[in-house]
Amino acid sequence: MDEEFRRRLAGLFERGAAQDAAEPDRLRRLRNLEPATAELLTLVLRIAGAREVVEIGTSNGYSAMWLADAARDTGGRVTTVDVAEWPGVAENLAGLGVTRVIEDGGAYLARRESASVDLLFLDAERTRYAGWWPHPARVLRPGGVLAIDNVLSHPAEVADVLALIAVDSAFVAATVPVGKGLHLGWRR
Ligand SMILES: C[S@@+](CC[C@H](N)C(=O)[O-])C[C@H]1O[C@@H](n2cnc3c(N)ncnc32)[C@H](O)[C@@H]1O
Repeated sequence: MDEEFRRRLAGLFERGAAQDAAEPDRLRRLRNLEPATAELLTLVLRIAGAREVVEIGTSNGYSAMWLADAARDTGGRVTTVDVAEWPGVAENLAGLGVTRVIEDGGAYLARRESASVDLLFLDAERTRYAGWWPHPARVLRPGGVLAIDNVLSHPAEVADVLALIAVDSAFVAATVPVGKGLHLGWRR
């Protein structure tokens, strides 16, 4: 990552955190990914050689910027899905080759072709993920990666989806205690 892009990300994260601290309504907060989690997630993307990358939960595009930068190293492309168009997202993602989709994440995954995704990052409404099953598993190609954030900060909200992953013999998975807790699953 070049230094100018790193500085841009740092500034965006700082402004987002300040904005969120002043916003009482959780659903109106940007809730950007912790930088340490973004570092790990994008390293996993690179190690996996992920080319087809899908994110559910765009917000203002902060984490998609990280993903897009990493996907340049793998010759990949990023699609990010959100139910809403957030202020600043178009500007933040301009020129990065990211495809934005305004749709419910579950509906998007349900219509996505099987085994067509190399890395799927879930960072939306956590209580919804289990209801999206089996599509998060179905859309991943063998060798693909499922990543879910906030599993240590909100364990009750992700308990159902983590239980589904735990009993699914198609996955080898573990939680990494970085940021708010990143659950990583490798799809057989
Ligand atoms: C935690 S924020 C995403 C933060 C973003 N990944 C980042 O790090 O910059 C959660 C986002 O999920 C979106 N969202 C909520 N429910 C959703 C759903 N059913 N499908 C897709 N996106 C959803 C919200 O609009 C919000 O932008």
